[in-house]
Amino acid sequence: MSDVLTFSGVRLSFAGVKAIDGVDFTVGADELFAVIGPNGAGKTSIFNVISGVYRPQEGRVLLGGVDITGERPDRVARRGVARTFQNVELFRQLDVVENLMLGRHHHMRYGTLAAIAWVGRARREELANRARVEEIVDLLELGRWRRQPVGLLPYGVQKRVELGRALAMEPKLLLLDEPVAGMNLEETEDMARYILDIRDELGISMILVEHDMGLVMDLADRVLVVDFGVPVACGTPQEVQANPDVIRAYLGVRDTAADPGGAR
Ligand SMILES: Nc1ncnc2c1ncn2[C@@H]1O[C@H](COP(=O)(O)OP(=O)(O)OP(=O)(O)O)[C@@H](O)[C@H]1O
Repeated sequence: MSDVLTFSGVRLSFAGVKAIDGVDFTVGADELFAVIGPNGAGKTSIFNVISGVYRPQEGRVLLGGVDITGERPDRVARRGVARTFQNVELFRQLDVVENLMLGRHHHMRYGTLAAIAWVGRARREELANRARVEEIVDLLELGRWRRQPVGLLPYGVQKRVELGRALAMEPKLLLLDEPVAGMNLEETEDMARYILDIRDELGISMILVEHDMGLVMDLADRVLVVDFGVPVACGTPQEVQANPDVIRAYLGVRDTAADPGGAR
């Protein structure tokens, strides 16, 4: 089966700072691929290159074999790349269902005029979109909050709504940027279960950037370790955990920063 994403020979620098310095990896169908590394290693930059926020100076990004390097973020999203952010980005006054409906935006082919002129078709599309949203509400167990403004919901639930909005886009590839940051243990365990459900039930490929090592090692099929924009290792969780270069990259950060919490 062909790869969903090919990230090949990518280099990205900002005024001499090498954020990504020759990174290659592929993500297969249904694969949960994780990217880890110390602070400033280049993880978010990799997401920004995939989603079109940054254009790399070198290298290629292929989605399902199609070259999307340097395409604008809205076009990349329309091609099937959805993303959640480190900080929750939702419409706080809108309720859960309304926020999820916004994720259906790319699937709505009718505008206001069409809605008036072709009532039948517009209505059918609207019903189909609502049905899809309700499936996501069920999958992520959001039913009890479905009509509440998201700004009033607990943080862990807001993160789940953001995940739901990304899923509503029916992506080919889902980028998860620190999905359990700031969550308590129970919320983290819930999120881990939803991520596995998304892979196993919906068959969506995912890239996970996360500093919770327990979560990464439990969930990921493969892990890429980066440090200073350079790939250090790539393999199964067992392989990377046993790799001396990986241990050194993490311990090195602890030594220089003198801050165990700073090591990711
Ligand atoms: N827009 C930018 N302008 C200048 N430098 C940038 C920019 N974006 C990233 N960088 C630099 O590129 C390097 C990689 O940053 P990036 O945010 O990708 O790391 P990260 O691994 O996601 O870090 P963290 O774990 O702290 O989120 C850092 O040195 C950062 O300062």
